[in-house]
Amino acid sequence: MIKPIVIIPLRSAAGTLGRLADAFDPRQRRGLQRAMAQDVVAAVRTLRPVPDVALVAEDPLSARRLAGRRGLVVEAAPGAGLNLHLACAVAILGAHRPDTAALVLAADIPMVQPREIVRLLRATAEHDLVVVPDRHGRGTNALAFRLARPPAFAFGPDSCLAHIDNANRAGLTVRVLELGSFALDVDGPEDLDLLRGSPGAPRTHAFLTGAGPDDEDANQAAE
Ligand SMILES: Nc1nc2c(ncn2[C@@H]2O[C@H](COP(=O)(O)OP(=O)(O)OP(=O)(O)O)[C@@H](O)[C@H]2O)c(=O)[nH]1
Ligand SMILES: O=C(O)[C@H](O)COP(=O)(O)O
Repeated sequence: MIKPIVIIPLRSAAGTLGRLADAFDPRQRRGLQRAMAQDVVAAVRTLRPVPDVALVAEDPLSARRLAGRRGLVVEAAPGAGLNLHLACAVAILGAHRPDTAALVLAADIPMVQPREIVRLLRATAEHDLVVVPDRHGRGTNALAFRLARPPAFAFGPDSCLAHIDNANRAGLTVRVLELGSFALDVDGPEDLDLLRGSPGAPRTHAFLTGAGPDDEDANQAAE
């Protein structure tokens, strides 16, 4: 099997987690973003063979520390938007390995479990596009496809339906795959309450209880 690649977009620390601005100051929001992304990267790196990891980041310096020695960082022009960032990154990453299976995972799904990442990967063998919805069934928390046949990215309101519609229009076969550990993306305070009461996400829990590192130099945990 060709080694898959996991693509994780990361908004700038200044722009991210805006819906938590009442609860967390900018430094805390940055720490939370990093802790969640570390949990996602760590889950990916328990797979065998270990997939390649590419962070598509508005802040490449910070992402480089998160990616560690083995990770790729694709620099994303600040403000261009998630869909354009992903389309450009996929074009770059796919140029030399079109047959590679690619997973796009949101960085704010820290409960993600390795065995469900494997399920998602397996589904790429049978469908051109696999869409993993959020717990409301409206947003998209992960996508899986081959680099040679990427979907039209449609993150934003009702993106689950938009990804399905775009795939149908492009003649791609598409499957919606509900995966419990992917369902909770952290947008607002109610998501954090759910996360606090749930297992998994060790680095995020440590951060939320004040036991985790919240500065950039202390986070090679996912290496
Ligand atoms: N590279 C990149 N990543 C993004 C961008 N917007 C969001 N992301 C990432 O996409 C994932 C989902 O983001 P959202 O749920 O929209 O959250 P957010 O943008 O961090 O924060 P708010 O929408 O303000 O709550 C997270 O991994 C973000 O870091 C963007 O413009 N560029
Ligand atoms: O579907 C999307 O665009 C992403 O999951 C982000 O959506 P949200 O931030 O509204 O959950």
